Amino acid sequence: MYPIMLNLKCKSAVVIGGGAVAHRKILGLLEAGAAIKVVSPEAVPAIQKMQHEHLLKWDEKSVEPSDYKDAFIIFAATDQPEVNQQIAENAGNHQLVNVVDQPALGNFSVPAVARRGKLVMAVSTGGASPILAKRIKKELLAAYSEDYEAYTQFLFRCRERIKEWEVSLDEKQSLLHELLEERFIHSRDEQENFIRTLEQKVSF
Ligand SMILES: C[C@@]1(CC(=O)O)c2cc3[nH]c(cc4nc(cc5[nH]c(cc(n2)[C@H]1CCC(=O)O)[C@@](C)(CC(=O)O)[C@@H]5CCC(=O)O)C(CC(=O)O)=C4CCC(=O)O)c(CCC(=O)O)c3CC(=O)O
Ligand SMILES: NC(=O)C1=CN([C@@H]2O[C@H](COP(=O)(O)OP(=O)(O)OC[C@H]3O[C@@H](n4cnc5c(N)ncnc54)[C@H](O)[C@@H]3O)[C@@H](O)[C@H]2O)C=CC1
Repeated sequence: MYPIMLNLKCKSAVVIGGGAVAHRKILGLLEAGAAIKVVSPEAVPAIQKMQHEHLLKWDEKSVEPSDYKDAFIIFAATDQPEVNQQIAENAGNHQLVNVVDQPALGNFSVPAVARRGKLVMAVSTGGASPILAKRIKKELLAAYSEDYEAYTQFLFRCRERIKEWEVSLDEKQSLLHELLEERFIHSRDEQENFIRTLEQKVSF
């Protein structure tokens, strides 16, 4: 398995099935900004609510191949193994397909994800134990506090500045390492002071 971070902004995502599992996959897709279509004769209230809020489009019907032929990414999340299998078989080779009950039929699986701003920690157990993945996700959230949201934003801003600064690579490297000092992680004051100093340096 090859882990990557996918940019799904405005990409067509088709979720087939409207149960709890489909709902969980949809939450991740919403966070990624995908254009979501759900195809299912029934859907849990949370999905119906998302449709009312125009967060997704719900086609209230049984699935047919034409529903997903143009999708960038497909989730076969019905409770019917044969239906999920058919979806995997009909999907094109170039399409990303997740099959929730028979993972080997698809070409990717979904990790448990712990997010702290730009820091994204994804945990997969290769199908050995999704519950273990969920537990490790919680441990990561405890180890990397909410402070990392502002901290990663700070790191991003600094790195953008440092990249465009016309100094030697060594100097850039040393600054990038300095940013990892403990004092920056939890203190907005330390972060802001550093940015001020950096801006003065860069503008000269
Ligand atoms: C292969 C994979 C394919 C995929 O879905 O992409 C897959 C497959 C299956 N899951 C099953 C069951 C459960 N899955 C969960 C939970 C999660 N499952 C997720 C991912 C994955 N699940 C992929 C591998 C990830 C990895 O290897 O680590 C998570 C991490 C991500 C997400 O779904 O968003 C999310 C936690 C997210 C979070 O909370 O953070 C729970 C627990 C719960 O619901 O609380 C249970 C019940 C307990 C149990 O059975 O272990 C079954 C049996 C179904 C049945 O019995 O009929 C199958 C089918 C099979 O294994 O063959
Ligand atoms: N990968 C994972 O993380 C997990 C996977 N599972 C598996 O996922 C499957 C789905 O679980 P739930 O969401 O809890 O089931 P559910 O029964 O709540 O939902 C199934 C949905 O599929 C829809 N559906 C049925 N036939 C359809 C068709 N022909 N076309 C379109 N939609 C159709 C139903 O209307 C319903 O909305 C289970 O069978 C289970 O094996 C279960 C837990 C976790």
